[in-house]
Amino acid sequence: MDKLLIQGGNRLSGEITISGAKNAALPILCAGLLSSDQLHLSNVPNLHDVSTILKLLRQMGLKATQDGHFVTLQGDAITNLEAPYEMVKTMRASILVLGPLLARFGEARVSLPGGCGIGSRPVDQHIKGLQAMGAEIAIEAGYIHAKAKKLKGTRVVTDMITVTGTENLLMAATLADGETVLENAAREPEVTDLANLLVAMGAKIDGIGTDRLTIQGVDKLHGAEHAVIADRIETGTFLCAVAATGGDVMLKNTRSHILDAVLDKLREAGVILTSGDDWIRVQMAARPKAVSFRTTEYPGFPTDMQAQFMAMNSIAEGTSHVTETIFENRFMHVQEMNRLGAAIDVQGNTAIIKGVDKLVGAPVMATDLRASASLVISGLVAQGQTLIERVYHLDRGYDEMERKLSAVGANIERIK
Ligand SMILES: CC(=O)N[C@H]1[C@@H](OP(=O)(O)OP(=O)(O)OC[C@H]2O[C@@H](n3ccc(=O)[nH]c3=O)[C@H](O)[C@@H]2O)O[C@H](CO)[C@@H](O)[C@@H]1O
Ligand SMILES: C=C(OP(=O)(O)O)C(=O)O
Repeated sequence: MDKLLIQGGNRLSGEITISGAKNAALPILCAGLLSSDQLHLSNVPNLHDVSTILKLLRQMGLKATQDGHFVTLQGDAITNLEAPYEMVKTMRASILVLGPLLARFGEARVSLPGGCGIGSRPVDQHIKGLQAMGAEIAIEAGYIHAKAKKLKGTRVVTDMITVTGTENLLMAATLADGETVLENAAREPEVTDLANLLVAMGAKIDGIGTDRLTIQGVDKLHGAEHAVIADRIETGTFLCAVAATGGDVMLKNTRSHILDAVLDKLREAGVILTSGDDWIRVQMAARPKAVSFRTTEYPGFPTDMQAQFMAMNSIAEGTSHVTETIFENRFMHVQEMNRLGAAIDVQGNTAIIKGVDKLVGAPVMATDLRASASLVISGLVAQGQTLIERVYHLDRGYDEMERKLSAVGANIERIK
């Protein structure tokens, strides 16, 4: 298993190009199941999760070719309507095949994803919405068996805001009979990116970017071209790295307006940010000031940035309070950061972080994707060597992170 070895203490300076968003690419690739025509996708990030979803889609009969960050899909020979446990267990986003398969082929058999490190993460709202659209759903032997001759448009109000739930129901509704209204829809930019692709494929969607999506079903969707949006979480991760280490870095191929809550908190921490249409420059000369926040749905502060901010807060001036409201177990990085000398105490769903003068490198274990990113940031700041184990978590969602960090002066290497 690969490890990352970091010699901390370097300031970061130079340029980093941000990749396409994992959480936009995954549903967009699944949308390839909705049409027999070709989809031409660009800015698709090179990630393990992308390889996993492509493997799953190919197994279903979707033709997929990948050339760097370009992917072409064609769904004119889909024969297998099953997503097996072996694949779903490594990547929960596999649940995103459920809506498209059911809507286009009237049937799907998808393994229940089960819990994961950060929480129990049920998919009851995906199921509730599809049932409301007329699907017959049975759960047997760990699989969701779904059938519907033709899904019917209806009004769906989800109990809570769910990102992949909204995406699954949105894709299903594009081919349903009549009008579907999704209330309490997620407004994350990745949902908007998927909706824009679906419109390019001929879907009729109103309210894109709002919490009320209205979809008029059409008989079929056609081919389209689409560039995946920039990864706001990758962007935020590098911004936090510079905030913690100090330096001056230009992030290219990204946008500031999908990161408002994160940028506001960084400014509060003392970071200097400037931005243009497709770049953000981050400058940091002083020790960061501690910043408190609660994670919430978009446009609030994203749970996927909580761990990285905690790394910055661990060496900041002052004490901060970080409350996690989305997932019940997303503080697994705390124990590892404390091994590096951080002073973090967890009380319920709030972490209290007393900023310390320095961290000291040690062997640590990555437990999930963003926890891994927070340990990389901690390692970049710590004195001496930090060895991070289980970096396969990081590879799920970051495109060449160590190459990008090395290019701006970090001392980081992968040990095979
Ligand atoms: C591939 C992808 O896009 N992943 C993102 C997506 O995950 P994902 O779509 O899985 O997260 P959700 O928005 O669905 O989850 C939000 C909350 O709702 C709960 N819930 C959700 C669905 C459901 O049927 N029942 C239920 O109880 C979850 O357990 C969680 O507590 O949004 C999360 C929240 O922004 C991000 O952290 C993930 O990076
Ligand atoms: C939690 C995340 O992803 P996933 O939903 O794919 O587990 C994430 O991107 O931080």
